[in-house]
Amino acid sequence: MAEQKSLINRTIVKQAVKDAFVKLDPRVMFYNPVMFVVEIGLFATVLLMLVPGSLGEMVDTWFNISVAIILLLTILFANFAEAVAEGRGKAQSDALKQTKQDIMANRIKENGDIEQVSSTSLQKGNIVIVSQGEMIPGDGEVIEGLASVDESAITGESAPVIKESGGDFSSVTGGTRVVSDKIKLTITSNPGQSFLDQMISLVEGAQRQKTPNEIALTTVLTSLTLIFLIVIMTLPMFTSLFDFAIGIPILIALLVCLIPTTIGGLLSAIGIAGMDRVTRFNVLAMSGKAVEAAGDINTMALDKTGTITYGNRLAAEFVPAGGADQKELTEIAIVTSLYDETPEGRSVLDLAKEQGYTWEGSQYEGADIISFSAEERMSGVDHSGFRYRKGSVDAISAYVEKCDGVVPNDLKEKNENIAREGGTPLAVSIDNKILGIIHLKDTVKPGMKERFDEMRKMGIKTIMCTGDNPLTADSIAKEAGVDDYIAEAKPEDKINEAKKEQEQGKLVAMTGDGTNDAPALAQADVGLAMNSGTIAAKEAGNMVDLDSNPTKLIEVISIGKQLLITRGALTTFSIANDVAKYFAIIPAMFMVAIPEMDALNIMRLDSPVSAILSALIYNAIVIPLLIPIAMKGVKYKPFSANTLLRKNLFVYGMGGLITPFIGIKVIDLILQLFI
Ligand SMILES: Nc1ncnc2c1ncn2[C@@H]1O[C@H](COP(=O)(O)OP(=O)(O)OP(=O)(O)O)[C@@H](O)[C@H]1O
Ligand SMILES: [K+]
Ligand SMILES: [Mg+2]
Repeated sequence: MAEQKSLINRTIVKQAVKDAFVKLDPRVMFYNPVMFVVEIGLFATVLLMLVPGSLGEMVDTWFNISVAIILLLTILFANFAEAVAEGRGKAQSDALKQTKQDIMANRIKENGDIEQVSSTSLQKGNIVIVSQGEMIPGDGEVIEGLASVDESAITGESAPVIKESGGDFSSVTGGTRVVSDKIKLTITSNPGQSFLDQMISLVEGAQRQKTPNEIALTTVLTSLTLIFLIVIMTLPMFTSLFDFAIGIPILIALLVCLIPTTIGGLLSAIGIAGMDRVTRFNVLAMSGKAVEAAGDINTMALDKTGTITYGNRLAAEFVPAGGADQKELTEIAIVTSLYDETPEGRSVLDLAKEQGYTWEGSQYEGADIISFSAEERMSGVDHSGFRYRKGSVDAISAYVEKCDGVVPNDLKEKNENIAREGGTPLAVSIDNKILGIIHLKDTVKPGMKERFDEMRKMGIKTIMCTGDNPLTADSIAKEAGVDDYIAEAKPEDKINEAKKEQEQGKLVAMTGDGTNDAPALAQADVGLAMNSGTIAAKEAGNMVDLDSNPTKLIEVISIGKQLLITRGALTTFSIANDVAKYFAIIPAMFMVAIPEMDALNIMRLDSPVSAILSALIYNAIVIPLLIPIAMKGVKYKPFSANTLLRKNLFVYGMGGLITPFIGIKVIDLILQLFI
């Protein structure tokens, strides 16, 4: 699905033409009030065509038929726009459905035996084993082992990614393939509710609901339509004062010209196309509302490890402190990591092994395991009365002091040296004695600075929220170029940061990958979870980036802004158009009855009939002409919102005022050749 298909292709157009007719069903049209009024107008003119005189006085049959045809086309054009936008999603979903074939799964029974079952019968909580070359039968969380997984079926990225238990890289997606090694996983979704199922219904638009902005705009458009309806209905009373009558088809044509059909016809296409653009960037947005919110984001909070950095914080060095020697420190560090399932913990063992250390794991069997938690920032074991710990220097210092120990004098300096380089220092202790520090290194992903500069230009403040210490945070913040940071952040600090900004009336985006990011991802207006991250993070957010690239939010924000601008621009254009049409046709219409009106007939249209038909035809064809803009969106460049608004008001407002005069005049000239 990463492959970029052309905007509109022949299959989509063919299907859309069919759908345009299917959508004529009044039960469907009802949800688009502006176009529904046009459809009622169509029914009335058809009735007049079949039973002339049924709605009062007789009218010119040819004029009546022309109006009916143009009205039908107007509705079909609008339906076509929506169908084209939907069609692009359907094409994607077909590709996804192919991925979602029935796979055989190796399920582990309670007695430990392995049974072969169909992937469709897997339930939440089942445990399966997937080996090299096999497809992963469902969404799950790795509970044992490490494997490289080819996720190209959903991400389009061909390089395999490492999935392992513990840590923030533990979630796998059904339909992807294990390319090396073997993993055991717990299934995390019931049949029909998998990530792939969700993706399919998303791109198909099955879940599409109108966003709050769309509902608000629809209400405005409906009110406008009502106002014009009243104006048009009172028109006959007014004209009777001048002793001339206007036929029903003329009134209908007038009404359709004046109500905001352009934006009414394109509104839903704009929304669908916006969602579709997001999907094309490999981001799954669970709601259109989230995409719209992205367009107005003021603040972006980011997790550090795994988001700004690659997220493999690996042990690089053991640095003794307080008179301890290297060997002593390393041996205790090993014990603290024997049962630590996080990538950090495993990297400690790897480094020790590299340095020639060997150990007998069985020696510590039955130890009490203290698993790492973001809350405590510590991990380790209790064994034979000894308490082995490693963790953030802060947490370990506090822990040791609580046990009446003292923090060595040289710890601070060594800690600062590592932190200033952007490394993460982990203090190692046994009981109340600190032996030194493990230096964990991570790398900032390339290109961050430029991307954050871009955000600044968009007027967005970036805040890094990390569980790491302030010095490390400061160093990474400088390297990555974020505006601000909060360090030693616990999960509740991350969520509070989001709340704090929201209380100031700001819209907040958050990106993260860890379980500790989940609360903040849920709180934020836009929560972009990394696909590489944990299930909890993915469920909490309202968007998932399949490529696990946090700066993707820039694209999402651009698309969101583009969506809002496109809708604004076409609304401006549509309403300006209607105003202009008013001045084009009213004088022409009254010309016959009130010769003085001739002075106002600046367009010198041929006749009242041709004036009205020209306006109506213009009104219809402007819809398909604007489909490309609705689909592609108005170009967005990082300007301030005010500059953009002014520019757009000018371009689309003035454009909307001027084009009808030209368009209607041209059509009028052409019509003269025929009538
Ligand atoms: N396996 C571990 N054992 C002990 N302490 C750890 C371990 N992993 C991390 N820590 C310590 O806990 C702190 C918080 O880690 P955590 O992964 O929760 O950070 P975070 O809040 O996700 O922030 P970020 O991901 O931005 O660094 C780390 O800075 C480190 O000092
Ligand atoms: K109109
Ligand atoms: Mg994290």
